[in-house]
Amino acid sequence: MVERMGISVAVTGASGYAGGELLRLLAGHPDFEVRRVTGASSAGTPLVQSQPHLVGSPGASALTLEATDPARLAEADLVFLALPHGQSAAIAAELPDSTVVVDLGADFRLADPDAWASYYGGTHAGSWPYGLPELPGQRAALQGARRIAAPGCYPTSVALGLAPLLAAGLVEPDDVVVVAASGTSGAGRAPKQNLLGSEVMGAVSAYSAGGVHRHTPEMEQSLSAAAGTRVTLGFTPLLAPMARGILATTTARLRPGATAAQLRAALATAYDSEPFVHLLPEGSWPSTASTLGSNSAHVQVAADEHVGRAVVTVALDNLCKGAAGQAVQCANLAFGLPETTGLSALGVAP
Ligand SMILES: NC(=O)C1=CN([C@@H]2O[C@H](COP(=O)(O)OP(=O)(O)OC[C@H]3O[C@@H](n4cnc5c(N)ncnc54)[C@H](OP(=O)(O)O)[C@@H]3O)[C@@H](O)[C@H]2O)C=CC1
Ligand SMILES: CC(=O)N[C@@H](CCC(=O)OP(=O)(O)O)C(=O)O
Repeated sequence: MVERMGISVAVTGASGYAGGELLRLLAGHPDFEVRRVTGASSAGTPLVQSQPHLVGSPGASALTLEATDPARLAEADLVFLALPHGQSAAIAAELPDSTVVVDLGADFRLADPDAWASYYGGTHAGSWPYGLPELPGQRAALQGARRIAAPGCYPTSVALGLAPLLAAGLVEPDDVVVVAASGTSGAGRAPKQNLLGSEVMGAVSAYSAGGVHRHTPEMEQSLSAAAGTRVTLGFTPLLAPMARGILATTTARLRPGATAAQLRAALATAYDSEPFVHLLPEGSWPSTASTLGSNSAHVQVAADEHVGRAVVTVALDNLCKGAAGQAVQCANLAFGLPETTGLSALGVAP
């Protein structure tokens, strides 16, 4: 019989979208036991009132949302922070060094205080190991880590597509353009006028265009590390009429002599032994539908010889590989568990 570790877990932001997906994944995890769930306005209510998709889990059905009190969170071996930006740092500061803390928010993603000040404002809390194990050298930084900053959903999709091409020196680091569409759950659960059904249904809309989206410096940070030189990019996000999913298309100017076969080989080398990142067969292009509910990212690449650009497209589920799934993957690494524990690489279709 396999001995299970019985690691006690607290989930903050448990009434939100990322928290709800975390709890769905944790309900099937053999080593992580959710003992505490917290919210803000929802404190005092049954968890399944906010997360009715979890009613089939006896563990989840027994839980009541509590106020987010660091002293009580400190009783857990593992704490997931799924809070709005800027709320994690003060709570993390009160948790013991021995507790594994995985922050799904942005508070600890950026190393550069100036980038933080420009895009988020307020005090820069610092930076933690960046929770994207598939980036070059990053898995080792996460094994045994006690503090992990889980990446944003758009930056995950862009880094997975372009990092291997930059690392292989196949594209120029100063001519990168990203256009990525997200489902509405990416904006969280709090009501907003631009997220009303009547605004979203039947429309794809651009927003935060012109270099102002807060994920721009996060993308540049991870891509610069992969390239070994400064990468700059333009990013246009789109809101798409679907609940979940991201489809990111990144184009970059090809270095002289770079070929389609080399682009494909760079991605194949990076991902052939990865459980969650899949280079699709030639001629098959990613679709958000195929990644729904899975911790997988699907990747395809082409060389557009007409304009001399690499074109790489990535699909993933923003709540899973883009948030909660990635957070669980990183927590597995932190505890020395098999990285895939509790996670599925298979989507739901159609
Ligand atoms: N949605 C996504 O696709 C992704 C989200 N993330 C990150 O995950 C985090 C959560 O996002 P998401 O789930 O979408 O957001 P939601 O708006 O859906 O949920 C926010 C959660 O935080 C709680 N909360 C709000 N304010 C406070 C506070 N001051 N103290 C304690 N709890 C508070 C809310 O509680 P209550 O409902 O009780 O008020 C709710 O549980 C964010 O940092 C986001 O950037 C990361 C990647 C992708
Ligand atoms: C559709 C939509 O609004 N998406 C969000 C980002 C998604 C996300 O969760 O990123 P963080 O983890 O950095 O918050 C946005 O553009 O602000």
